[in-house]
Amino acid sequence: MPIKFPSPIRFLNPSLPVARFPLTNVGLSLNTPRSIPIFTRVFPFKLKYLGFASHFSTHSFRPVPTGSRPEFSRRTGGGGERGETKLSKSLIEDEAELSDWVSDLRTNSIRGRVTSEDESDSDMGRRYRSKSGRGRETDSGGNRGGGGNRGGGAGVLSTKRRRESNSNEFSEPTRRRTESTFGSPTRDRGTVGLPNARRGRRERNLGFKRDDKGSRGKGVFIDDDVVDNGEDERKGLVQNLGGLIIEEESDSDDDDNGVFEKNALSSIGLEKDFDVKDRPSLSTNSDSFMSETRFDQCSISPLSLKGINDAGFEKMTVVQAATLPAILKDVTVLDVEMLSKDVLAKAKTGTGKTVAFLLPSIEVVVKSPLNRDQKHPPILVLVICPTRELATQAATEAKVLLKYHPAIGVQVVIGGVRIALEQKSMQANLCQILVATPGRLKDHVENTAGFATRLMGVKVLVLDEADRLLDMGFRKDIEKIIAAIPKQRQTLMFSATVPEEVRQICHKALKRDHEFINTVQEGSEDTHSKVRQMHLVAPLDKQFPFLHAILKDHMADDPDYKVIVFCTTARVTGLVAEFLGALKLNIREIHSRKAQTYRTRVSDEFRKSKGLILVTSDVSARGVDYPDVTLVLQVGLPASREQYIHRLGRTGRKGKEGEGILILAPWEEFFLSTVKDLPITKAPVPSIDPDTKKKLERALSQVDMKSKEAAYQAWLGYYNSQKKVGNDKNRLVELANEFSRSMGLDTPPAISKVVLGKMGLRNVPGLRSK
Ligand SMILES: Nc1ncnc2c1ncn2[C@@H]1O[C@H](COP(=O)(O)OP(=O)(O)OP(=O)(O)O)[C@@H](O)[C@H]1O
Repeated sequence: MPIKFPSPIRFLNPSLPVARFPLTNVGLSLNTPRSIPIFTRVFPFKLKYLGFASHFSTHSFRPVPTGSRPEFSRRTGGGGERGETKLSKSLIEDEAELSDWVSDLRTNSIRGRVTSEDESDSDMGRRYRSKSGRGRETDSGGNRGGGGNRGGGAGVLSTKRRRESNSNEFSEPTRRRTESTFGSPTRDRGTVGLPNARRGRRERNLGFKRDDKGSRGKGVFIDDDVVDNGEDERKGLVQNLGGLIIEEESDSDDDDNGVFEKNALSSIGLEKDFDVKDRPSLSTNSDSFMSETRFDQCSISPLSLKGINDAGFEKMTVVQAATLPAILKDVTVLDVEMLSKDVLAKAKTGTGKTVAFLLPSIEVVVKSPLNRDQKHPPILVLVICPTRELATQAATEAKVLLKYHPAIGVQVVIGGVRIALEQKSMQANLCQILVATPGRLKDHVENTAGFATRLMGVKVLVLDEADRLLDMGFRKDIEKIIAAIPKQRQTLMFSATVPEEVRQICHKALKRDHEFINTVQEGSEDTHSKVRQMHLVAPLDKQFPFLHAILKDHMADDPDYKVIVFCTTARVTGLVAEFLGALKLNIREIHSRKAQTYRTRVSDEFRKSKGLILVTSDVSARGVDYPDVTLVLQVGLPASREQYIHRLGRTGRKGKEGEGILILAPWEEFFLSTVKDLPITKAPVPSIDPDTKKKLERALSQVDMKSKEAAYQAWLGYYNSQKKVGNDKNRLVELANEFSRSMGLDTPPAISKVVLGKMGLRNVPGLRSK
C-alpha cells in the first residue's frame, strides 16, 4: 500500500537527490496520486559526473524592482545589453507584395508589423492568406551584399578544420537521431579531427592580410507554396501507461537561490563548491557536455527508456541531466497544480536541449489519463518553435522518443502547409503533443473549430529558442497563445542564449518562482571552444571574391566539406546562391522565398550529404541539427549577438570541432564589440589572382538582373532597419550603391516610390525611383 500524505510534506533535507522509479518496478498502483515511496528518498540514484563542476548553476528568478537588476548571475557572454544590433524589423522587398500590403493596410485587413526571417510563420502570413487569399508570409530573411569581382592577387584561404576530435563524448556507436530519422548514415569522420599541425599548415598557407569591407540587408514578404502535410501519423490506441512513483515536492517552498542551486548540483552529483581542479581525472573543458548519468537512472517510464535506447542515447548530456530532475520533480503528481516549477534553461548549441524538454513532456503525457471518447481530446504538451524547420525537427525527435508509446501522438502545425490538412490531421490522429510555429498556431486558435477547447488541456508549454520567441517579432503572438492555454501549467523555456532583456520579460511565460538552470560554466563563453572563430573585414567589392576564396580553400582542404553560408536576407541569399552556382560550386539554398516543399527537401538532403554548400538566410540559424557541418560562414551584419551565436552553433555540434568565419564591411565592424567576449580572431585576408577575378566577374554577370534588383532593395531594407547604419539615410544610400556596384551594376536599380516611401527613403539623394 502506498502511504499517502497530504502534500507538500518534506521528509528529508530538500537538497538530497531525488530518485523515482517506474511504478512497475515497485509494484504500486498506477493510479495512485501522490504515492510517496519513502525508500526512494533514502536510496537516491547514484550520479557521477565528469568534469563540469561549476558547469551550471540554477537560480530562482524573482521579480525585479524597477531600476534594479534581476537576480541572475551575470556572466560574461551573457548577451545582455551588448546587443546593439537588435533584431531588426523586416521590410518589404517586393513591390507587388508591398502594394498588396499597403492596400491591405488601407482596408485595415492586417496590422502592419515587421518581422525577421525566421518568423516565416508569423501571423502576418496568415493574415495575408485569410484576407487576400494569397499564401504570403513574412519571413525575415536577410539580404546582404556580396562583393563584386574586384579582388586581386593570388592565393587561397585555407580553412582546415579539426573537427570531431572527441566525438566519443557522444558515445558513438550510439545510433543518432538523424540516422534513425532520416535514414542517413551520417558517418562521423574520424574522431581525431584535423590535428593542430594541419591548422598550422593552413595558417602558413594563407598568406592573407587583414583588411576589409562589406555590407548587407533584409526584410521580406514571401509567397511560400502550400504543401501537403508530411506528418506520419500515429494510429492505434493502446493502453496508456500509468505513472511513476513520485516524490513529494521537497522544495516546494524553497525559493532560496542557494537551495535551488544546491539541489540542482547535488542531483547530478556535484556540489556547489565542487572544483574540477581538485579532481585531475575530471575534464575541465567547458565543452564537456556529456554527463555520466544514464537515462535509466532517472524516473523515466520504461517505454520512453526503450525509445531512448533505440535512438542510441545512453547517457544524458549535461543540460539533460541538469534539467530533467528539476522538470520531472513532481511529474507523477497528477494534480496539475502540483506540477514542478517552471524552468528556464540555457545550454550551448548542439548539446541536446530538444530531448531535455521533450522527455519530461512525454512523461507528463504518459501519466495523464487517456480519454478516448472526448470530442475534442486535449492537447497536453504544446511546443513552440520559431521556424518551420525547427518545429518539424522537434516533432521528428519526439516521434523517435515515442516509438514505444503508440497511444501518444505528436502533430506539427507550421506555415506553408495547408491549414485544412493540419485540421484534418489533428482531428483524425492522436495529438497529445503539438509542435507549432507561432503564427500558424495562432491561426488555429482563431480559425479551427474546437482547437481552443483542446488547448485548454495543456499541462506543459515549451518555448524552444525562448529568447527568439519572446522578442518583438513574436511576442504578441506568444502572448495571445499563452492567453489561450491554462494558467496552471508547467512552462519550460530553452535556448543557447538568454540575454538580459529576456530574463526581465520571461515572467510573461514563466511563473515568478521559476528555476533558471544555466549549464554554461561561469566565465566560459557561450560558444564552443572547439569551434574556431574568425572574422574578416572586407570592403563590399571584395566580399564575393573572398567568399569564393574561402569556400574553395575549405573544399580543397576537406573533400567531406559541409558548409553553411548565412546571408542577411532571403533576396541576398538568392543572389549569393546564384553567384556561387554560376561558379559551379555544389550549392543549395534555403530561405523564405522558397516553397516549403523545396525547403524541406533541401534540408533533408543537406542533413544527409557531404560535399555541399547550403546558402541560407536566418531560417536555418537556430536549432537545426545538421550533422558534421565543417564551416559556418556569415556574410554581413548578423541581426544580433544571439543570432551570431546560433548561426555559429550549426557547426561543432555534439562536442565536435568546427569553424566559423564572419565577413563584415568596415562600417559593420562595430558588431565585433557585441561579441568581444568570444574568441574571434582575425582571419587572414585571401588574395585573388587576376584570372580568378575575371572568372568571378563573369559569374556575377550571369546572375539574373531581377535577382540583383531584388537584392539591392532588400539590402536597403535591411540596413535601413539597422540603427547604426540606417539612421543616416544619406550614408545608407551611399553604401547601398556601393553594394550595387559590388554586384557589377553601374547604376543602382530603381525602386518604386511606394517602397521608398514605406522605407522612409523618398527623396534621399542617390536613389532612383520608378
Ligand atoms: N543524450 C544524448 N546522447 C547522444 N546524443 C544526443 C543526446 N541527446 C541529444 N542528442 C543528439 O544531439 C544532437 C543535438 O541535439 P539538439 O539538436 O537537441 O541540440 P540543441 O542543444 O537543441 O541545439 P541548438 O541550440 O542548436 O538548438 C541531436 O542530434 C540529438 O539527437
